[in-house]
Amino acid sequence: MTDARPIAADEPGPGCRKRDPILVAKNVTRLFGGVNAVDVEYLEIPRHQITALIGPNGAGKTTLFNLLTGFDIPQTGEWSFEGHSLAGVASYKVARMGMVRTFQLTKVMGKLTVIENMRLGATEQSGENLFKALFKKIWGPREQEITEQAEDLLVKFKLDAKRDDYAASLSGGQRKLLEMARALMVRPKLVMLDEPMAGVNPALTQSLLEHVKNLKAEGMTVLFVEHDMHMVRHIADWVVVMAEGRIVAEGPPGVVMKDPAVIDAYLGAHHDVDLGDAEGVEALAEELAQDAESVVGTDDEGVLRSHISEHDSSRDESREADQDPNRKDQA
Ligand SMILES: Nc1ncnc2c1ncn2[C@@H]1O[C@H](COP(=O)(O)OP(=O)(O)OP(=O)(O)O)[C@@H](O)[C@H]1O
Repeated sequence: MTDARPIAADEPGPGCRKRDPILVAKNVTRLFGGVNAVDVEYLEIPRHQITALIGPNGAGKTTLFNLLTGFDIPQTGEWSFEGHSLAGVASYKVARMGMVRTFQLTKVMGKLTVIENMRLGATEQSGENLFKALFKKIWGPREQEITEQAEDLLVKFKLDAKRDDYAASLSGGQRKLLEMARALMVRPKLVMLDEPMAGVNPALTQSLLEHVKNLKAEGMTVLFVEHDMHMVRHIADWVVVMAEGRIVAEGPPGVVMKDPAVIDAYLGAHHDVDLGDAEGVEALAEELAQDAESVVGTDDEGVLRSHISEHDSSRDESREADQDPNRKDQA
């Protein structure tokens, strides 16, 4: 499904109107103590497109995901999906309406098998009961249909060979795939992925990218949070940038990632660096390390280090996760 028409209905920029929005948020705020974690004046997510939500650590991306999907409650604001208001709607009902999400740390159930996790996806998100979900005799006629749908998805995500393995035995990357596959059990219209690449072994990176692109090819809308700028540049049609709770930039990836205000939000200083170019960012780090006035290489280096090391550390983490399949925080 290729649509070459512009995504924005007016000039691209923070809060700009889209030609065909699927999700609209207005004045959504969330305070933690004195910290304004989210302060989004206006945001529209374009239908049938892949939108990346980026921003430095602590910008409010995950909190915004939590608010929009009913996992947290804002102090103010209204937001709607397909024209239906979602304020006060429970997370499982949001999923039933066709808006699903995955988590930074996967929430697959380690002590259930892969197929049980999938079947649970159909019920958990539709508000049915866990007991019924696991005991098919009681569950009745829909069981067969759900199992077939789950098995089709497992084949698509190349997890069919793991069908009867405990989810705890999967690698970090496979758990990400399982979580994504499980989210699709409700046949969603909007899929929200929180850091799909974090903790994923490089061997699975390409496969994950393809799966995200396939979601769009199958008619779904994707909104994902990601620190991996290569992924953003590679697959996003539209990029929204958050910093300190606000939307500070929006536009096509090629434009946004060269925007000095965006680079400033990440690096804390104006530099002529393209955030989609890891070599450029690394070269900048080296240049700054030689500079006596620079904080790079000290405890105060802040966002630059987090941006550069994000990718490396997530890879290290994934290697660990892949070597230690029973790691608790992934289960
Ligand atoms: N439950 C909470 N209690 C208190 N403060 C919170 C809570 N959740 C988030 N925050 C704060 O809200 C701000 C936004 O956090 P959030 O996790 O949404 O950022 P993020 O952009 O997703 O960051 P990252 O990229 O590191 O995941 C941060 O200052 C964070 O410390």
